[in-house]
Amino acid sequence: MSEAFERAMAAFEPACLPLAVGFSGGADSTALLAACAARWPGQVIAFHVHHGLQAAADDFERQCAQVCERLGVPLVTHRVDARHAPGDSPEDAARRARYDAYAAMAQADGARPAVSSIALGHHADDQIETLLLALSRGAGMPGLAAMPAHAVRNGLNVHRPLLAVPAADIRDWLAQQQLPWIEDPSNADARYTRNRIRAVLLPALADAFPQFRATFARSIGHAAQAQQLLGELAAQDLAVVGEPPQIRPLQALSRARQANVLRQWLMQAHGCAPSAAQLDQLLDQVRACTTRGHRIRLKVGAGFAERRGERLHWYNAPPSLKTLL
Ligand SMILES: Nc1ncnc2c1ncn2[C@@H]1O[C@H](COP(=O)(O)OP(=O)(O)OP(=O)(O)O)[C@@H](O)[C@H]1O
Repeated sequence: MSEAFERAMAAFEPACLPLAVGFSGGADSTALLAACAARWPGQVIAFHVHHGLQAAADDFERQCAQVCERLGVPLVTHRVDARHAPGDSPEDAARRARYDAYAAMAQADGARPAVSSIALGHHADDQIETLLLALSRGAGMPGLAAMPAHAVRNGLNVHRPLLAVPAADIRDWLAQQQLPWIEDPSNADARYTRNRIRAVLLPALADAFPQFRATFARSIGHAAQAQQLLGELAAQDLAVVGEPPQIRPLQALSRARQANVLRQWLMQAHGCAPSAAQLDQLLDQVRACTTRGHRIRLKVGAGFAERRGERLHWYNAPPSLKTLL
C-alpha cells in the first residue's frame, strides 16, 4: 500500500540542498523527514514550530527531539504566539505564524548556513480538504487551485512532495519504519470545519465516488492551470491600465477582465482580497464613471477604493482620516 509514497519520494527534487522539513511530530511529517533523511544523509534539518496554543505543545516538541535524535537529524525549534485576532480564523493565524517561523529558522545562525528549501507533509487528503473548504466558502479560482506542489513564500522554496499520496499510504510506510508519531488531539475537534470534512465528508465521498481522490485532483490541476492563465492575463492588462489603474483603459476591458485585473492589483499592491460583492460594486462604479465629477469611494477589503483624477487608488484608511491624524 505504500508504493505511492515511495514513488512520490523518488520523484521529489528539491530546489536545493540542504533541505529543511517542516516537522510537527505528526505521522505525515515524520514519514517525510525519515524519507528525506535517508535520501540526503547529513543534508536534512528539521524545523519545528512550537505554537504555544495547546498544553500538548511541549509534548510535540519532546517527540520531535526524540525522533530527530533517532534519525540523526538536527532540530531547530521556533516558538510563536499564534493567537488569532477577533474575526480571524485560528487556522489561518497559526498558518501565517508558521510560515514566518520557517523564514526565521531558515536564516544562517553561525552554526549552520542559510536554508532556502523546505518540504511540508501535506498529502492527497489534505489537498481535497483544502478544495472542499474553498468550495464551502464560495472561493474563486485561487482557492479551487488548492495547494501548489512548489511555491516561493517569504523567500523560501516551499515543496509539497506528498500531494498525490493518500494519508493511509503514508501511515502504512511509517508503520514499516517503526517510527513513533504523535496524534494531534485538535484533529478530532469537530469545531474545525477541516476536521468535520475529514470525519464526515471524505468517507461519504469515498462511498459515492470511489475515484474521487484522482478526479478531484484532476479538477485541482485544471483550476491551477486556469489560475496561472488568469494571473498572466492580469499582468498584461495591468501593464496597459497602469498602477494605480487608470479608469479609461479599464473601461475598455470586458467586465470579467476588469474584475481579474483589479483583483490582481489589489492583492499584489495592497495585500487586499475584496469580497465578490465589493468587487461588483466597484465595477458598477467604474462603468458609471463617465463624467469628470463622478466620485468613487467604496469600502474594499479593509480599506477604501477611491477615484483620484483619472485613476483608482486604494487606501487602508479613509484619506480624510489620514490627514487628520
Ligand atoms: N508545528 C509545526 N512545525 C513545523 N511544521 C509543521 C507544524 N505543523 C505542521 N507542519 C507542517 O505542515 C504540514 C501540514 O500540516 P498539518 O497541520 O496538516 O499537519 P499535522 O497534522 O499537524 O502533522 P502531520 O502532517 O505531520 O501529520 C505538516 O506535514 C508539516 O510539514
